[in-house]
Amino acid sequence: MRAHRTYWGLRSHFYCIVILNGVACMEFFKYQALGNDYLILEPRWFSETIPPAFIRQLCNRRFGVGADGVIIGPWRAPDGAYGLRIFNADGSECEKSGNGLRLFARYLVDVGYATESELRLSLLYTGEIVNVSFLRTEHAIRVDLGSYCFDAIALQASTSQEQLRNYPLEIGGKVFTITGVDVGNPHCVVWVDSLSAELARTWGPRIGTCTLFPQKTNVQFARVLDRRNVQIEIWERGAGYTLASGSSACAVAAVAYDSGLVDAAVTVHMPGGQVQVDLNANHTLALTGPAQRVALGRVSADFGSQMLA
Ligand SMILES: N[C@@H](CCC[C@H](N)C(=O)O)C(=O)O
Repeated sequence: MRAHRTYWGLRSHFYCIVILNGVACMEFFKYQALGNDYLILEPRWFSETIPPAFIRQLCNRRFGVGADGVIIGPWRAPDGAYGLRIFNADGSECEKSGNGLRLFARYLVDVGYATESELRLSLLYTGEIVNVSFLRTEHAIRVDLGSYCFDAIALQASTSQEQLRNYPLEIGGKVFTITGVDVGNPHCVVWVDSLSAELARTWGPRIGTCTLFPQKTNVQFARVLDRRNVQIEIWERGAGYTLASGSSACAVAAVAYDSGLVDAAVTVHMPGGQVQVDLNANHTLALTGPAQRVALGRVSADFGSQMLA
């Protein structure tokens, strides 16, 4: 259906909207995991290009709906997998989101696309497939997030070193000891003695956008509580300070495990709550945590035309 496209400021990017009570609009769902919130929209609302300006406007907490990111899906993918694309609040597309994958799996079941307790999700940006299981007893969702590595090439870091382990990074007159780790998306873990949101808000963006990481990176400030618990504060690439991040939790658990600081089952404490990360000897990991539906809403045509203002 190609209806009413002229209502939209960026109309060439949308080809399917509905009219409700005379107002052109597009439906979205809002989901959250530990305060990390995503809007989920159907692919049928879009033509091939999903404009970053539209994502930015949607995610804006004052001028839009408000979210840390947007998930578009499900797309048909081979072998019965459900395809999805994940965008940060700044409009950039990202490889992976640990929380986003659990939220999307919950959405697929909530709206009736899927009935199975185990699903295969296809991350269309990279082509990676991940398995998701619903743990009915714990009301939690487990995502087998795949492998992790410490290769500087995977992080697209501008260094001749093979890895960035305990690397001294000098920024703004301070030296941070960082470890870069790729869990499907890039992360930079900084061990600190004491944590605060202020620390992440101040230094996260400086580290995450420094010249060592020309493609930018997610940044975690972390401390080990004991062999089964770590605590983190997060600055997400493309979203800024967030209350939780699944891939960030996995990144910190991977670095801590690799350094011999924790056991193979780790609880990661974040400002929004905690997740469980299980690590395997073959450098793979799984993330378990909650996912909650928040709202079903409609973005109006007025919002669309404001995008050009
Ligand atoms: N909130 C996410 C991470 C989203 C992607 C990240 N900002 C990136 O650009 O890689 C999570 O739960 O993992």
